[in-house]
Amino acid sequence: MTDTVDDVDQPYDTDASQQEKIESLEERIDILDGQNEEMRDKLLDANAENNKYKQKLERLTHENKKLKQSPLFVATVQEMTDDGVIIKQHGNNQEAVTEVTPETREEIEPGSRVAVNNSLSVVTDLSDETDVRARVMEVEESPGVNYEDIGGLEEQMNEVRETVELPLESPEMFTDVGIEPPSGVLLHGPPGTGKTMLAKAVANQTDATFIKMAGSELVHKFIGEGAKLVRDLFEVAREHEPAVIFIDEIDAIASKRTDSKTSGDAEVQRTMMQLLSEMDGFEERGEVRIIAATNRFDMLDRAILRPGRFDRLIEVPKPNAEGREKIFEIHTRGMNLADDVTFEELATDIAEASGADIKAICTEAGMFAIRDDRTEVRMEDFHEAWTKIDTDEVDADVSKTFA
Ligand SMILES: Nc1ncnc2c1ncn2[C@@H]1O[C@H](COP(=O)(O)OP(=O)(O)OP(=O)(O)O)[C@@H](O)[C@H]1O
Repeated sequence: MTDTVDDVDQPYDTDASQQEKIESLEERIDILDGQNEEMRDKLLDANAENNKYKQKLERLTHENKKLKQSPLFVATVQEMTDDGVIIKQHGNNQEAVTEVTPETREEIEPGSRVAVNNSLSVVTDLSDETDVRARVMEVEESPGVNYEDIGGLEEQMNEVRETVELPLESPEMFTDVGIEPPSGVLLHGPPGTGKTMLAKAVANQTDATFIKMAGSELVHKFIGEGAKLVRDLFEVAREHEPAVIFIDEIDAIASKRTDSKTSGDAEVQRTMMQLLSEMDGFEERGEVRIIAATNRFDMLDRAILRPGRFDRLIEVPKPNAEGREKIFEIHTRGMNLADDVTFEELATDIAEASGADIKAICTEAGMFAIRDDRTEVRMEDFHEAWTKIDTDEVDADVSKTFA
């Protein structure tokens, strides 16, 4: 409600003369002006202070963002004391006393998984994140791949069956003869040639759980956790016996030591050491078999190939003409083919294609038929598909070269 003249405390007596009233009012105005000036100064000071805090906030937010962006390490909270928090880093198992903000302190407790920065300050609580194991491991109870789905790899298939399937299905044969079954199998060869398929098929055949982990993810996505995840991998396998562990792109964790001493290399080394020690303890592992795959056999550290580790090396090359014919047959099983399609001719015409290429050619050939409003796939569709896929691959390679 607005004050009326009657409500306001007048600075003069009611019986004062007009002149006296004016003078008193002028005096009051002076005082109010002075007060106003004072308030304005205070407001300016407050604004300046406010700006200072705003800048500080911006700086801290920026710093916070930077801290979160730079690679973080994973640790587990051991104990919470008044002076700080005792954490144990994953990977190197080193303990440290570190600081946390009051907000983070509220969120964590002994046993929490936390992310720490370079100076080991706790940056965030990881407990709420989806279980890393689930994100890094692909576990399939019965992968839907059969030996009949694989073309042109009879020799490789026989070797895998002998080294992985036989010890899982008839372990007594090995005990009777008195030999240890081969511990690990390493499949090596160009991309898309069926290495993963072989591992899946053998797991399916033996009713084993298929557990896949990609070496590159261990190294690039789960920094600081590689060694622990390798331990977890073998633990999960033991929980799911019989199991086939498939480590794809093993070169990412088991490549030749480089001279550089960066922490990244040290981390990769730790992951590899953990893998070696898990493999060396293989006898007690029971019904768990290991299959690893690489496209870069030349890069592998020889330590991984010592007897008792991956002692069966199986090359999985690109298919020859006969293999390509078989793979075309497999991937066109459900397709409506025109009479002019002959696998033999396709296999000869489409040289250099891998199994994965052939699968892509078949799908693309089907697409050409659909675009042409046909339900039957003709020979020309396969040729056009190969030209398209081959060109796409070349383009991708070129853009990789220029990237
Ligand atoms: N020999 C093959 N017989 C039938 N299909 C094949 C064969 N090789 C590859 N394929 C097809 O290509 C796809 C990819 O193959 P797969 O993942 O087994 O290759 P990979 O050798 O493990 O490749 P990468 O090294 O890139 O991981 C398969 O799902 C399958 O459809």
